[in-house]
Amino acid sequence: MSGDDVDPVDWEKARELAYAAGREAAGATEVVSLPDADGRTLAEPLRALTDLPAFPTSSIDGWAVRGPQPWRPVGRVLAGGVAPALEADGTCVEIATGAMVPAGAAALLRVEESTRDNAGLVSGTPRETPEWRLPGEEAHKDEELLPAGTAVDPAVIGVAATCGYETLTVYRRPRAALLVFGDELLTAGTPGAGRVRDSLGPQVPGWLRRCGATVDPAAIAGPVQDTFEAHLAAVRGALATADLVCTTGGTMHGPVDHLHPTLAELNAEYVVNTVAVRPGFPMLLARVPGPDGRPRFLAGLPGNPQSAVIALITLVVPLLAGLQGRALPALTVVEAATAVPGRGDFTHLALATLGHDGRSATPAGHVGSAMLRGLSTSHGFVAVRPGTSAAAGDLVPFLPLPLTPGERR
Ligand SMILES: Nc1nc2c(c(=O)[nH]1)N[C@H]1C(S)=C(S)[C@@H](COP(=O)(O)OP(=O)(O)OC[C@H]3O[C@@H](n4cnc5c(N)ncnc54)[C@H](O)[C@@H]3O)O[C@H]1N2
Ligand code: MOO
Repeated sequence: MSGDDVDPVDWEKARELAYAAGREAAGATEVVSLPDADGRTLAEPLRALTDLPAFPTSSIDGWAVRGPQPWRPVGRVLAGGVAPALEADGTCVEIATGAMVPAGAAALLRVEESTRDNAGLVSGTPRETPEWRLPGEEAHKDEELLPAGTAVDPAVIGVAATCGYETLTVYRRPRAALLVFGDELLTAGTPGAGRVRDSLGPQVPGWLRRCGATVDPAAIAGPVQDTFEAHLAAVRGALATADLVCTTGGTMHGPVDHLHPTLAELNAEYVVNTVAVRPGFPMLLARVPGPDGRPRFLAGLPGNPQSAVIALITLVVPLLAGLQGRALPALTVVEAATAVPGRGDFTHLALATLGHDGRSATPAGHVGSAMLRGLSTSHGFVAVRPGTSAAAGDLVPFLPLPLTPGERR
């Protein structure tokens, strides 16, 4: 296998290939408690286990009445209790919000809309609209409420609890590892004298975690020495436990770029080998047979820091979505606030900030592929497709960074 002289894959095609590779390798599931399911993905549809509500439920504090008024109170039912049936006309029971409506009740009367006479008899006019919820009003037993592939968030956990689940079957979180290549990299101190700070080791794990992967601190290594032997040993070691190994740097064919020879040695198969996108062109995704037969993945992120992030959102975000049984994150459409040039046969990913309504994108400054300054204030990338350019006011596809709500106002 050689990385030389390959045709770069169209950028949108690359996203689809990465996603399909993840989907194909998805499947490992586990059963977790409801609180632990936050952030995971449903591996099975969520179905109602009973009718919801499961019993006729009072929505008010007041009286459950039978027959014509006045009504003689014969008991009381609180939430959590089961009332005996109202057997006789002219009787009522005091009822609390959330309590089960007794059989035989014809109407519910709000306490503040009722009166009691000296003998304790209750009178009043029940409202026309029913004051209780009928079984099955929210869902019928066995009805599918959410499909497999749904991202589990606090509201989903709430619905599952309402249904009566204690656990959920979810996709296992993909385990990711990170190997940073580059002898020129410093892990502490200020840059100078030919050395730069490693800006990917500290940031890539955060992006991976935002995409649902776990990254054990012990699975982050580097700078790995710029020799073929060191690369091979590091990648082999990382693949022993990780579903996805991300590497940074060394994707080209310079004198100390050992990634492609390492992949060849491991019998890896390219899913994507270079992408027709600027920046980020030398990115790659490879499938490596695991010792247990399950495929593992290696994402080669280019060394230029912004290019590495572009490779992450182009290949790694779709791959992780596929591995977790989720949908491929969709591009949105925004209006370009100013012109964005094209890049010939390549897709141009231009860093941009979104307006407050999320509808328009303004290209950012400091966007060189070696820079991160523009990235640190942008919301994502405008995609200018091959052979096109965008004029101010044009509608253009937009790929958001996998930020958590509240990050970047
Ligand atoms: N002859 C050619 N040379 C280059 C081409 C080309 O087409 N022909 N493409 C350039 C492009 S585009 C990119 S992107 C880089 C990608 O190369 P590598 O993935 O092999 O990356 P390196 O050479 O290892 O590093 C490139 C650059 O990035 C800096 N770097 C690397 N890792 C980090 C890190 N963790 N933190 C901060 N900075 C990092 C590194 O010092 C280099 O300056 O190739 C171009 N060359
Ligand atoms: O494409 Mo490189 O990835 O421009 O920086």
